[in-house]
Amino acid sequence: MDQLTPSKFSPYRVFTAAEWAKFRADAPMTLTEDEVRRLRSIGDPVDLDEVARIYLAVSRLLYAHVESSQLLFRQRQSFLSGGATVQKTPFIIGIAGSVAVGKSTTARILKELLARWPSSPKVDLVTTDGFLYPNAVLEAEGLMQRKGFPESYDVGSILRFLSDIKAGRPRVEAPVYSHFVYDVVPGQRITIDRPDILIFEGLNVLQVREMPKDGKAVPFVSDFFDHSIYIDADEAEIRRWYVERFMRLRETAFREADSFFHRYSQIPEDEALAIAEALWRDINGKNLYENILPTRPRADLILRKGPNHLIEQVALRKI
Ligand SMILES: Nc1ncnc2c1ncn2[C@@H]1O[C@H](COP(=O)(O)OP(=O)(O)O)[C@@H](O)[C@H]1O
Ligand SMILES: CC(C)(COP(=O)(O)O)[C@@H](O)C(=O)NCCC(=O)O
Repeated sequence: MDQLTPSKFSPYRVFTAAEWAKFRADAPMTLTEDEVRRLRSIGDPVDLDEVARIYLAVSRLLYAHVESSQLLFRQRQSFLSGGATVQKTPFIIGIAGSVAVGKSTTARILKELLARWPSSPKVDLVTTDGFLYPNAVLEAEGLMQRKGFPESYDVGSILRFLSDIKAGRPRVEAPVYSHFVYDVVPGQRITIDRPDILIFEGLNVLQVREMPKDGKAVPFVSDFFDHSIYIDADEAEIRRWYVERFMRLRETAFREADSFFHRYSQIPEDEALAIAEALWRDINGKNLYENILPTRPRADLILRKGPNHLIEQVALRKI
């Protein structure tokens, strides 16, 4: 996984974290250290300094994009004046990246920062794991070792969900996944009711498929995005974060008898370590190389982390 190398002919401008930090300009800090601690996932050291260095500038950039899309919306409304009223639609931000790279933490921090803009927009967050097929279906199809791969998701449901959101429909429902039971939770739904901004986060959000041969028009998930972010790091680091998280979960969540991975808290440490490494090698690392990393060049913004989980480089697509 290459470093992001600045080049005259690259579609991106690449910044060091210190250069990027300056784009915060006068954006005020609206989070407290305690809030950041509550927003971060297990093992992620992100703190207020990192929010100040990286995320305030990202939030400011997104603000500019949301404002210009609202302006375009008003211009289109006046262009169409006399016609039907145009429904205002949510601004959708896609967040992609490997398992264990820290997408959830980034998504939760951005959600809070965006919601604290002076206009107090309504910001919602949905993760794609809810759209995985339930384990019963994956088992029947022989896909339990393919969780997170493109064929393990109900992409039709994702497209219907995003299409309803973009159409401005009220009370759109999305299914919910539990890492604890390692399955979609039957009957549980999250309701998304006309937000100003929706953050849609998951491994697969920038993936494309083969064009259908029958001429039917089927969009890609990312066709619904107004902006997209890819969280990047060296595979060796992400593997380490995955394995460390697994070993830490053994001491916490896996201890609970109802946890899907409970058995891994009952075996010797070296056996558990070998299982975590195999899960990475056979599922998540493979998926990263085959299906996730190839989508990186489709992102508008790439946040690249260094070994300590902190962002070292930022690449912004040239307009
Ligand atoms: N087996 C697990 N048990 C409990 N929580 C988990 C487990 N695996 C992942 N998580 C949590 O689920 C969230 C999503 O994890 P993941 O899909 O690896 O993406 P990322 O690390 O990029 O956010 C994280 O907050 C992580 O801490
Ligand atoms: C649930 C996931 C596929 C991530 O889904 P996402 O929210 O990115 O759509 C992943 O966390 C996972 O469980 N992978 C399967 C292999 C493993 O147990 O790590």
